[in-house]
Amino acid sequence: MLEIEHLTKRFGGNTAVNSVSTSIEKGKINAIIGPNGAGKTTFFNLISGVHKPSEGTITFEGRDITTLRTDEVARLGIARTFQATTLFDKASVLDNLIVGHRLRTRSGLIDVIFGSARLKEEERVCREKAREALDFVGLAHLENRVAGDITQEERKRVAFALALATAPKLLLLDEPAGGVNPEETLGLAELIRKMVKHDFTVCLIEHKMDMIMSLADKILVLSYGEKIAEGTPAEVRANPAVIDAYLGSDHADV
Ligand SMILES: Nc1ncnc2c1ncn2[C@@H]1O[C@H](COP(=O)(O)OP(=O)(O)OP(=O)(O)O)[C@@H](O)[C@H]1O
Repeated sequence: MLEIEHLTKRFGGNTAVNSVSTSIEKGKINAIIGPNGAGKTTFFNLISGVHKPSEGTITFEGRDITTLRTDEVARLGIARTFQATTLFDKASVLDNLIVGHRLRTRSGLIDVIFGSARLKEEERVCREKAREALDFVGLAHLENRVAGDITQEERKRVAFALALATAPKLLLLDEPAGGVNPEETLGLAELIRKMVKHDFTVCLIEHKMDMIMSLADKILVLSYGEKIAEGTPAEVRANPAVIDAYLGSDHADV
């Protein structure tokens, strides 16, 4: 579904992603792990158009998307969530979804503001999609709740709904279970499985090893920007390079 060839990103003298080649497989739960600073978020930023690669290519369903902007990538069907879920805390959950949808699929804020005033029909469709997405993530009952009043786990679900409302084919989830308790983590893992059952392809970054090992079909391991291993959870767990990378960092629990 997504083919990555020799992807490299340099920030000055620092190579955050170094000649990584991999693929994200359709209909699967793909995961990216690696110690802090390994280049995971940069990798997502490259795919979603936030950063332009220094070298390499990204091909989505046969189309070269290497230099596309974020809104262009979103319109082609790649959605993402962020480590921190930024919401308009004084607006309702539903309004957050409606505005979020516009921000993800339009090129600028002006377009968002004037677009929403002009195109009523589009707004209606957008509202409907937002409601469907909220229902999918199990938060239909919170539609009118002020976003500032919901829990961290509910914010994570809203982040999923924001991504789903753009009707993506591929979802990039950056630490979907960051900052939530173990029981809530199980609930979020269940929701990720549900996404895949409904034909979404998922790629997630996560530090919670138990979750990744039980959830992922395929894992890519990055360390200092380089791919050091790739395979099933069992293959990755048994790989000496992975064990070394984790023992040399704060995360010795792979
Ligand atoms: N916009 C940027 N400008 C300069 N350097 C950056 C930028 N973004 C990331 N980096 C650097 O690139 C490297 C990889 O960072 P990145 O955030 O991608 O790692 P990560 O694996 O997501 O880490 P974490 O698990 O801590 O979130 C780090 O050395 C970081 O300082």
